[in-house]
Amino acid sequence: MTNQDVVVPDMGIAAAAALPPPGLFACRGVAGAVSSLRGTYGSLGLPGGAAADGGEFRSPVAAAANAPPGRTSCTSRVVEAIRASSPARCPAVDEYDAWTRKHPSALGSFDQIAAAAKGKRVVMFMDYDGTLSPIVADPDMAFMTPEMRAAVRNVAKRFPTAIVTGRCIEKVCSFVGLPELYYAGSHGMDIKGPNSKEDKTVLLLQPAREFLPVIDKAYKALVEKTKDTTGARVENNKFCLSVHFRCVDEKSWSSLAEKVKAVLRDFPELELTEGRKVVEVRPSIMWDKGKAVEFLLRSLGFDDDRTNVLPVYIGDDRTDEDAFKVLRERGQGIGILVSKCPKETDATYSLQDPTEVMEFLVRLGQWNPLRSPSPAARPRGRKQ
Ligand SMILES: O=P(O)(O)OC[C@H]1O[C@H](O[C@H]2O[C@H](CO)[C@@H](O)[C@H](O)[C@H]2O)[C@H](O)[C@@H](O)[C@@H]1O
Repeated sequence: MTNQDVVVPDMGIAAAAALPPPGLFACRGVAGAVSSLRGTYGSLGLPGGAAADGGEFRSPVAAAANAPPGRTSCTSRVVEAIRASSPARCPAVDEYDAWTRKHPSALGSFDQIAAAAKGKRVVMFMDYDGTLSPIVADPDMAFMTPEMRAAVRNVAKRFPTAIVTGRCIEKVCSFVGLPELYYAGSHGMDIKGPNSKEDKTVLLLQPAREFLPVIDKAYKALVEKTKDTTGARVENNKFCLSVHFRCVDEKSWSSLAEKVKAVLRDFPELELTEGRKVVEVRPSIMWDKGKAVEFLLRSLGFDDDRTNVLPVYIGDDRTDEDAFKVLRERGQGIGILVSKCPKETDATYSLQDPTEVMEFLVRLGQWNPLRSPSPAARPRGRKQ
């Protein structure tokens, strides 16, 4: 995603993080660090001190009052949301077929997508877990296959490519192993760009930096509180925390959710969202994967003429809906939900699993805009 207009300072993440907060995002309690962007902070369009569309601190009360569906207040809703994000059984085939009429296969619709991309700058955004890697019981073992890596690498050779994930940046970088990509870790709260030898360009945005000490305290408190719940696990994703339910007996989900909420009562500046058998604890700032996508598009210079740019976002989870929604609201780009089960989504298209994601990426990597239509896609029914 190198764009010469964009960034600049020869500044690594560690160096930038060590800088005093520039006050850019010092709006009602939040400070953040931004480096890059044509050498100034101005191109973000942020009026002095107030983040136009990111980093705004929401007081706990305001956060609760305005809580969108993913931001939860009641224990049973937490449990329901986790269950809905990772259903144990999928409904009947005809229900799935009806859903795919609303959200057709991105593979079956490849020619349509290719036609929409013709003459445009495609910018790729991909989630990691459940999209590039299969969902597994142990979060430390969620590796992507070498074939998937090759497919992502090929796509990134042709199109600016970013990974947008709930994972901390260090972890996802080690899993993906492609330094040429952009990474937005911690649900977009930690954004960096490629760091090559020739071009030490690093783009950095950490709108929740002031929360690090609180996150650290909350991590310790959650580990302590959940230590007696068999199978529970707390993952430190730097700017947010994941409490994993996957290996916990479903009968104990409510009590685990209650423990998490009890800890959170001591941290009013943090809030909960849910994902696939996971509860995410994150700073109460108005920042999410959708904001990260907007930030990248804007700061990399792909926002000037929206008619010439086609962002494509592939993701599988509730937190990816923020990005799908942004694309839908902009009336620009294509959202692709990875799911074997019908789900309420703002994505336009669907793919069933990471294997289909790989197939799609392979085709995209081979796509020749001068030769269309592309080779016929195989017919699709739900995999059993
Ligand atoms: O935004 P993502 O890249 O999708 O990250 C979201 C969370 O993904 C991971 O958890 C999920 O995948 C695990 C490994 O397959 C699985 O065990 C877990 O049940 C899933 O929720 C990751 O471990 C979390 O930290 C991320 O926040």
